[in-house]
Amino acid sequence: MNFNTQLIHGGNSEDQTTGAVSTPIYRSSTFHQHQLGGNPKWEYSRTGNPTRASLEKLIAELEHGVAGFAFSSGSAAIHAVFSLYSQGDHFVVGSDVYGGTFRLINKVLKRFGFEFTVVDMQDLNAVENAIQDNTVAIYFETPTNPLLQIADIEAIAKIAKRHGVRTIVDNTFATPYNQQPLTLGADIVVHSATKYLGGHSDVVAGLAVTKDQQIAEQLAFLQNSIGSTLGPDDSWLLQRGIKTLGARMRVHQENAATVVDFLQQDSRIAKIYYPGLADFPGHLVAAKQMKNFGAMISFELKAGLDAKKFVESLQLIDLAESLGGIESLIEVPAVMTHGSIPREIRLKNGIKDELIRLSVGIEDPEDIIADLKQALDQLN
Ligand SMILES: Cc1ncc(COP(=O)(O)O)c(C=O)c1O
Ligand SMILES: N[C@@H](CCSC[C@H](N)C(=O)O)C(=O)O
Repeated sequence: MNFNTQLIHGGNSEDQTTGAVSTPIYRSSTFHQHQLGGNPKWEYSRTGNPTRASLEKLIAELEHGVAGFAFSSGSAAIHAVFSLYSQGDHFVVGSDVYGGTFRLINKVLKRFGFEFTVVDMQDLNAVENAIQDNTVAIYFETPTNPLLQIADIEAIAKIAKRHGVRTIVDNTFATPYNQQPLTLGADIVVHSATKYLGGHSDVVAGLAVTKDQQIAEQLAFLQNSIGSTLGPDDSWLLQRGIKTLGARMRVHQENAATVVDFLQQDSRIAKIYYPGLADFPGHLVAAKQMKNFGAMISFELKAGLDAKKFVESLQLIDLAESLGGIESLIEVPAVMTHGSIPREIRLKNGIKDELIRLSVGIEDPEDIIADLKQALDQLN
């Protein structure tokens, strides 16, 4: 089955009992057991739920893993994956990650004795040099939030294998439409499914997929033990969103390229971060490992222009945290999504106070551009 067909027909797309073509929502918290002490397929909805299972099967298929796991948020999925490890374990992590992931690492996991070395994932020598005797995994996003940096998944996974450590990739920005890290050598993929997978800014969810049977068994145990599972209604909503991922991504990405053209020609824009630009540092790696360049753009205004006034002047594009929904969303990472990272670390990692991040939606591109232009015009 090809990818777009799989989006629609993957998972348990037809209910075996009724033939319903849309997976039914099984709201039951528990399931009747026909005998005491048997091994029932369904026993309790935290442990397993048929609606969630359909979604989990689908994401495993899309990412080419052996099993998928659905959580109540992307952060919960990331937390469950880190829970595979123990006190004293060391991780190499990308320097540019979502602010909440930085917070989870620094304010939560470190308290449990996890150790981290932060590295620019674009520098393969730095990645290899950061590996220690107690390193268990390399964790990174590509493209990153918010700088759109690109890490070479295949090259990093090779380094990891050489040292006997695992590769964990946050595939939120790319989505499996653009890249499938497990096929490039990664061991585990995580998603904030709140973003492109859900696609309509109406569900908070997380997913994890692995291609390793042993990790899958451990994740199933952790998912049930920690209990941050996705409910059946949200599982259904997410699976419904995923069905149109391909159609949405095509428009998102076409619009993003059009918006970048506009920004490039506007004298009030100082710098654009977008992997589709030929002179963007990660462009060649992105072209190698991604089908297209995604629809996230970050940019800086020329010195002296007021980023706050600009984002507050927009009328169509929502000033809001999150990304990947059908509507265009804009934000200032230093104040919003990455506000939990101390300023000196943000600046060291390249996130300037005035950096603006735009998630290009699927509206008519002329309307997105007209809104950007009218807001820019107010700065002169
Ligand atoms: C790249 C990335 N990973 C993980 C997360 C966490 O996801 P969630 O908000 O669904 O917990 C986010 C955003 O929140 C994100 O942008
Ligand atoms: N205020 C939230 C931040 C949500 S950011 C959502 C998303 N990852 C994005 O990058 O837009 C928090 O503090 O967790």
